[in-house]
Amino acid sequence: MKLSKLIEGCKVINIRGDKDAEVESITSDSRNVVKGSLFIAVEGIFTDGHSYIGKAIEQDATVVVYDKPLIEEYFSRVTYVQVEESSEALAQIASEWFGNPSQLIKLVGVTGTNGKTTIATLLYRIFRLSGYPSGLLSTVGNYVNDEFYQTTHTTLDPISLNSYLRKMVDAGCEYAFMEVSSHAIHQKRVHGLLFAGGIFTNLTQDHLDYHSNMLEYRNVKKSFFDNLPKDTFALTNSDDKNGLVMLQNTKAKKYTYSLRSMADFKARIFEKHFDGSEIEINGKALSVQFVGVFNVYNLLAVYGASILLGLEEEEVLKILSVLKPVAGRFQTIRSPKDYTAVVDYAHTPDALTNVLSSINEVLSGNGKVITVVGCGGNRDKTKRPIMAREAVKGSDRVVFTSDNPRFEDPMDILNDMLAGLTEEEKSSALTIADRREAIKTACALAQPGDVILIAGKGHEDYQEVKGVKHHFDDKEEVEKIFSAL
Ligand SMILES: CC(=O)N[C@H]1[C@@H](OP(=O)(O)OP(=O)(O)OC[C@H]2O[C@@H](n3ccc(=O)[nH]c3=O)[C@H](O)[C@@H]2O)O[C@H](CO)[C@@H](O)[C@@H]1O[C@H](C)C(=O)N[C@@H](C)C(=O)N[C@H](CCC(=O)O)C(=O)O
Ligand SMILES: Nc1ncnc2c1ncn2[C@@H]1O[C@H](COP(=O)(O)OP(=O)(O)OP(=O)(O)O)[C@@H](O)[C@H]1O
Ligand SMILES: N[C@H](CCC[C@H](N)C(=O)O)C(=O)O
Ligand SMILES: [Mg+2]
Repeated sequence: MKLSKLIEGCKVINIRGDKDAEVESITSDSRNVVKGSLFIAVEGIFTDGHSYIGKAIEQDATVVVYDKPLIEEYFSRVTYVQVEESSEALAQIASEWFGNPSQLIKLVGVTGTNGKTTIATLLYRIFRLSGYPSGLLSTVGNYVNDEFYQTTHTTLDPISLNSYLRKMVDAGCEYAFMEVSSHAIHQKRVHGLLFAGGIFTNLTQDHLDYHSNMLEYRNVKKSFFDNLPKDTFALTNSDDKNGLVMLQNTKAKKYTYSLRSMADFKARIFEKHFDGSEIEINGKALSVQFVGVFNVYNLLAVYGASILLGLEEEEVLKILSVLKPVAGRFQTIRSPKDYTAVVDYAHTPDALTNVLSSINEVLSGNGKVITVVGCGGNRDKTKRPIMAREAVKGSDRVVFTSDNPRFEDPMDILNDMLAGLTEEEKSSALTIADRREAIKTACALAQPGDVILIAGKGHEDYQEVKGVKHHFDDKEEVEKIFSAL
């Protein structure tokens, strides 16, 4: 593709060299540069892509795109494009390279601290069950119709993202549902995509290792809605204290969902049990296979977005009643000894509080709650003591363990967690860094009627230690223990 076409949507400051140079491939990683590549230098968290411009040219890059003054010498065989902001240019160029696929599909983005995977996945399932070719980009994996692809991120980098959207368009998909993480908004991974609508779930503490404070975290999320164009929808949870803030400056049509007050989409809960709940959405009663008030919020967002995208109310309600939980989100496994394990991806204080209160509500005192929980390494440290406190508050017994320690010492993470407890709480909690042993111990403590919550890793089938992912699957561990009972 010609360079002039590729950079049509970019804010170019200066071009030096042939603006019609033929580009054979695009990348922001010098390690992937081949002859004819366009290399975009982006400043990152660990390093700055600008330091690799020389290396990219050595590897025969034809075009270099950058946003900081260059100190390197200029080569006549290379075209140099200075742009206002490289991260935005990367997203624009990626979109152009793949033929602007977001303009050829109805793309819906879901953002918020918790619930994104659940909502995006259920929307994808509803549209598939309604007969529409559709795609999904989520933490658990990506789908192009029924074809599954592994993933590495909640929201992929712009090149991978646009390549998936292209695959979807080529496969005839009419709808695409994707999670939009705050990292992605901040790093402009979704810049330039045309969304048909955006959904906000909630905002509670997470990622304070990345965002300097909650206000900045909120404003990053809000900027996603600020950028939605007219003729799209912005659907928000008006029960969340930041729900309406998200819509303050959007040009999109505004819609709300709520369990507590007047809203476009409303729900009530009548009964809660381990296999599901009896609820009402906009006055129509239905049984769903989801547990917890938080999941009713998720279902309401899913219902609202389905209606806004044009599906029939009756049809959506019918499908909602047959949908099953998403992998690793409140997945229940019954033991032959009549106690239950719940594998759940709660890895934030709010998620843990919600899951524990849902379990306690369903149990209503008939059985004990034993929680196995840890916190991820190289992530928000301030959530550790809070999660430990929430675990102790909502459980009868707690076994603190490792999550993904990444590059931290598991014992340091555990000590950060334990710092949230009183001396008495500390002495009654168990600390077993080996997650397999921790799960075994929790199961050994359980009596008929009890519930073991295994929190934090949900669908993950690995444990990441010092840059290496070792196979580990909470559900598999529980099933092994239960089958030996
Ligand atoms: C903190 C963070 O978000 N980092 C992301 C970021 O990497 P980075 O800024 O650290 O990149 P860097 O290593 O500093 O490199 C800067 C630039 O130099 C380039 N480079 C680097 C080395 C080299 O030899 N040559 C070269 O050209 C790199 O390709 C890059 O363009 O940009 C990369 C490319 O898009 C991402 O893969 C990477 O995700 C890392 C692996 C990550 O763990 N991210 C997590 C925190 C994340 O994004 N999570 C959210 C979900 C959060 C949630 O919802 O809970 C997600 O959307 O997945
Ligand atoms: N609406 C909600 N409100 C609060 N907690 C929720 C909600 N939905 C799900 N959770 C909790 O958060 C966990 C993660 O849910 P989900 O994977 O849907 O969120 P996510 O936003 O995609 O998370 P991530 O940021 O890791 O991608 C669930 O396992 C559950 O414990
Ligand atoms: N998307 C989240 C997932 C956290 C999952 C938890 N198991 C952990 O490793 O901290 C993150 O990258 O922060
Ligand atoms: Mg997710």
